[in-house]
Amino acid sequence: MEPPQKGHANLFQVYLRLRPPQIANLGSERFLLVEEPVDHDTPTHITLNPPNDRRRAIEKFAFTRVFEEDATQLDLFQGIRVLPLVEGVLAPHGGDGTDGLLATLGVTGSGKTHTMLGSRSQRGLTQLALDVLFRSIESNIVDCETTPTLETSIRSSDASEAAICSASAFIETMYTDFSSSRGGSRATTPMIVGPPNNPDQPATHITTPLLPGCFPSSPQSVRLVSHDDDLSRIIHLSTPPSQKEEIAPPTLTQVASFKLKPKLAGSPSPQKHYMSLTSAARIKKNLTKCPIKGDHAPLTPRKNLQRPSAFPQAPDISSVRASCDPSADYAVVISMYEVYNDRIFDLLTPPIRSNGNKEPRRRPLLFKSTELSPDRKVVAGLRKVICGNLKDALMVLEAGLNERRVAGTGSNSVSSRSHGFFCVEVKKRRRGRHSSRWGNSTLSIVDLAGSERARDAKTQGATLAEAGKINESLMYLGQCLQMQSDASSTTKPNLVPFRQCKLTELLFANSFPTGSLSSSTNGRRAPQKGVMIVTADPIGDFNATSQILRYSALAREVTVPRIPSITSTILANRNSSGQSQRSESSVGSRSDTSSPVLVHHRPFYHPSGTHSHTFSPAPDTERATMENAALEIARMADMIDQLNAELTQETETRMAAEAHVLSMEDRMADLEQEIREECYADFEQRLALEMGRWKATLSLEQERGEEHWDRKVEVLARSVGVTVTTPSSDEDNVEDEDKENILIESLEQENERLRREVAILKRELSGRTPSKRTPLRERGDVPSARASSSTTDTLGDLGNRLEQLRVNSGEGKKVLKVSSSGSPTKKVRKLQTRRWEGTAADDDLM
Ligand SMILES: Nc1ncnc2c1ncn2[C@@H]1O[C@H](COP(=O)(O)OP(=O)(O)OP(=O)(O)O)[C@@H](O)[C@H]1O
Repeated sequence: MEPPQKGHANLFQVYLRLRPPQIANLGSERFLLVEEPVDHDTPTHITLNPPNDRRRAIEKFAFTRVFEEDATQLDLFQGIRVLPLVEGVLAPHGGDGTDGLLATLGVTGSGKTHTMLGSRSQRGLTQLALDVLFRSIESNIVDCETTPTLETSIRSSDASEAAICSASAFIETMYTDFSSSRGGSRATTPMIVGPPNNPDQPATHITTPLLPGCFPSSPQSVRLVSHDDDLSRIIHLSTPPSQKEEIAPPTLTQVASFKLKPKLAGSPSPQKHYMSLTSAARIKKNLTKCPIKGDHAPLTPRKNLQRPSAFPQAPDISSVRASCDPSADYAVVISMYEVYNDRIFDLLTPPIRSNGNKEPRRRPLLFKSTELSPDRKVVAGLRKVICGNLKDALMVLEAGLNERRVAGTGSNSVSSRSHGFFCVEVKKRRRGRHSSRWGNSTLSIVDLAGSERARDAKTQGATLAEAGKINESLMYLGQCLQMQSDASSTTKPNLVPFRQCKLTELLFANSFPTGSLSSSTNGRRAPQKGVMIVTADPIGDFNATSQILRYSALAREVTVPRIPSITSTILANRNSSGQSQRSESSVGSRSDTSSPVLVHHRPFYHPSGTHSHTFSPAPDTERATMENAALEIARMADMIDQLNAELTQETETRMAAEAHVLSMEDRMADLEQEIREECYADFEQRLALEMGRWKATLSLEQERGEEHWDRKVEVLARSVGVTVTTPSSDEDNVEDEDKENILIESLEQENERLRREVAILKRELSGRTPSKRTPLRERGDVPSARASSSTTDTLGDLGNRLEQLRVNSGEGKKVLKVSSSGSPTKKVRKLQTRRWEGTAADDDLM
């Protein structure tokens, strides 16, 4: 197998890092061996020997470089050439930079997060890359403090519809200050280790173990961040855990027992994992205690975090600097997001509470083309923070990690449940040209979630569904990586099936040159430089490790060992005529001594699914028969291997699909709940609006009605000649009443007289024959029809008046009084009714 070519056509340089043995696996057989470099001074090949099964193929893999267990973070930083990646984004020779992508891939617990983010005592590649970046541009960097217009100018040139803010504003909202006085918005210098500013905050000093069971001779400061409401604090540790209880003040007992107890099962090292310090880790840990199907870890609302007083400083790279463009101004903008269940979530935007829902939620973001970036997809709507120095960038990183989803599983006590993206955008423009647009190139650092087997990880419910999604996305990533072994495919994005899921889209979208003119650069963008670090445990899970290595390695070779017993069986069948004894002995001896059969190189999965081996016609000689038989066996063994691998993959795909269904069901339930809440809120709002409108209309109508009745009463009162007056005094009242009584009496007498006359006339009329009957209107003693009608009117009026006066004399006053303020409807109606009754009676008389 040829050693991998450095440079050139592959989309990713692929490095392999082996992790030191975990205590739990110390007795296990080592299946991964690093081959001695022949021409190269650094190892590039490894061999996988299947444990406990001598019949399985031995596989050999080639990588750009292999880092053995003793490799330090600094070795990694130098060996995988982070410096050229940083220089790529800085574009020291002018023009636009080249995007860089640094990602880790591996089985759960193999050391991905450790490599990228480090531990409490050692910085990871992320911190080292940031350190070298900021140091390299320190004389050319502009930040919001020195250039107030920076925020606006960056916002106007940003193509991703991002919410851009300064680091000071972001840190101010995310962190509480140590000092209760909250003197300023700036954090204390993180690289300086010291006691907390606030003397009220207790601190203890305990040494950080560097390796299991080892403690450095000189005290080394590390930080522990607890987000318990009452215990939020940062502790400086400077004694071994064995002594910590004697030194820790009683108030810290809770903190110490939570943070410092070395955990052997599932947590191989007493070193606390970087991610274990986050609140999300704690939530997930709680979740794994009672994982029920469909359970979701509630996201905590963003609380103010405690400002860390110190960050690890080792390894020291203060002498390392990348070249930058001296004629350019630089600005650094940081964003962080995670891909969880195939959806993108911002890690720098606090979760929001939806209407009526107590659980805070994040809104998934879109990976799409925008107006300012029509030919390139970007994650739209992220929060981006402009950082002027390393300290600010580390604080932003810390805040984002606090939101990252992690959980304790059977394979890793602090397992990443999402693919984390940390993006450092380096903006560049010509020095002093404040009006020119910012050029943009990005260094993305990706900590992928690890593949895991549900059986080993002992996951259930939501954590199992997450694992299914993780495995599914890693399977797609594997397919894409396999395609890169074919050098011709690298410039043809269509041949790399990277659009199958969000993860591969995000990782590969910039791997190919853009086809059209870029709106921001007026030129073709160079494809990104990709570096993939594959992490593996040489005594961990063989099947999971070999699967990852198969699709990530740059080259592969399979050697199938000879198996005498099977060969002899075939030969025995073939030479059934008594030659079997001779054949068997010769085969046995040859098989044992001959070299293994080389089966094939990459790609492992042949597109057609088969491997063609041409055999020459079987010669008569035993030797030729044996060779053919051995080849046949090798082919069949290879096929079995391949089928086994396919079966494993299919099984995992099925599990992933099942998990996907579960997570979709959960999502549907969530969506339904959200929609219900929205509908409910909407309905409530509309109801309130309608009620308001209805009440307004009702009161208007009431007012109108009252006015209307008031007017009617007024007209009525005027028509009967009653003046609505308010009696001025009791004397006046008495006087008025006397007058009214006299008037009533005279009117009653008049009325009586008229009735009598009418009765007489009626009698006269009824005594006459109809023919002799003279019409009343012709009679001299009877008033004319007109007079009659006027009499009727007069009678009606009189009755009416009488009634009105009666009313006036008694409760009438009250009615009229009421009429000025309220509605005397009933009374007035009564008056009218009486009047009509009276008229009707009169009509009857007629
Ligand atoms: N090279 C190493 N040196 C020392 N400790 C290591 C190394 N690699 C990993 N570890 C330790 O092993 C444990 C698991 O590592 P880590 O969390 O980085 O795994 P991971 O691959 O990120 O897992 P997951 O995919 O589940 O998130 C941690 O406690 C870490 O400190």
